[in-house]
Amino acid sequence: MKLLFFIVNTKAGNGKALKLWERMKVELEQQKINYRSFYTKYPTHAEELARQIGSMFDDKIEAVIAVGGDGTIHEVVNGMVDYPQVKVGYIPAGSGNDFSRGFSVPKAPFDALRFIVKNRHRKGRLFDIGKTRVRGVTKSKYFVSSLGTGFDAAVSKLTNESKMKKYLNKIKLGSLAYVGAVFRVLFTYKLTDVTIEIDNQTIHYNKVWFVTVSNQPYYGGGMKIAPKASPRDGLFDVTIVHNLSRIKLLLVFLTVFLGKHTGFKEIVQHKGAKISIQSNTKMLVHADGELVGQLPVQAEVQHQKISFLVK
Ligand SMILES: Nc1ncnc2c1ncn2[C@@H]1O[C@H](COP(=O)(O)OP(=O)(O)OP(=O)(O)O)[C@@H](O)[C@H]1O
Repeated sequence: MKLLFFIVNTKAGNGKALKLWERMKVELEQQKINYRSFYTKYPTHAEELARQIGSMFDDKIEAVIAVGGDGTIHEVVNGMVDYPQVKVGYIPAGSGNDFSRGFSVPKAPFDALRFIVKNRHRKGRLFDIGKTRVRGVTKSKYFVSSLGTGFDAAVSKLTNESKMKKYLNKIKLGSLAYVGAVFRVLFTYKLTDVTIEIDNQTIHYNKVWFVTVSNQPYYGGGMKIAPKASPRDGLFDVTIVHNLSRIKLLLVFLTVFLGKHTGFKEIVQHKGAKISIQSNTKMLVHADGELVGQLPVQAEVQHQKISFLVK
């Protein structure tokens, strides 16, 4: 008998994931579904739990399901890369949930649960992920949606360090911490020169705001940063935003949710399977919104590496 294994991020969506999961358990028990659940106790725990489940229960696993946001599916995929025969699923219960936008997961959490239950015996679909190495970190990391450096990574850092965040989360205004950080970084961020190698072609860009390497179109909570990206084509879409004023960046910010920002001449897009980014200036790097280190960074497509239980 095979089981569904759920890894629940107790902190995702400001605690929303845990509340949802309590109701989901009732539904699973009413339907007599065989499952086990595990709760995260600290950051990176979802990755450890996934790896332990993969190694201990290998032949008993129907699928491993991440319950949380983009950080949770990021960690679960990092834990499951050595078990490519195991299907991975996702229940969107975080604050952003870009994974569900780009990988055809039902948007409503209970619809996602019902989809998983109904299709649990089905074969998964193979998707690309990215493998990355950053300066000073010996172990490779994997990302499912995007990797980025510059302005957006600086915003992630400031949001996470914000003393106000905990308080704002408590009164359900956590996203204000993010907006506050965007504005603080917008007026203080120093533009940098960046050199990017895309499949052995080297390109130099001046006054760069940020570079994003996308495996799927969405990032940052619904921004359609790389409208043509596909997680099945064996290629990344690289977006470079450079040489534009702070005011024009705000304008870009308003258009990016519809994917209409690509008309601006300051936004350049390339496709490639092997990317490296470097700069003379210290620049932070995020993978799926989680800070992973600093430049230089390399990213390589791992074609059809993970089997997702998605539509
Ligand atoms: N028990 C825990 N205590 C503290 N942090 C945790 C715990 N469990 C997981 N985390 C961390 O929570 C972070 C946020 O998780 P996640 O990104 O899934 O949720 P979110 O921020 O609400 O959603 P999204 O990224 O989609 O906006 C991750 O960096 C993860 O490492």
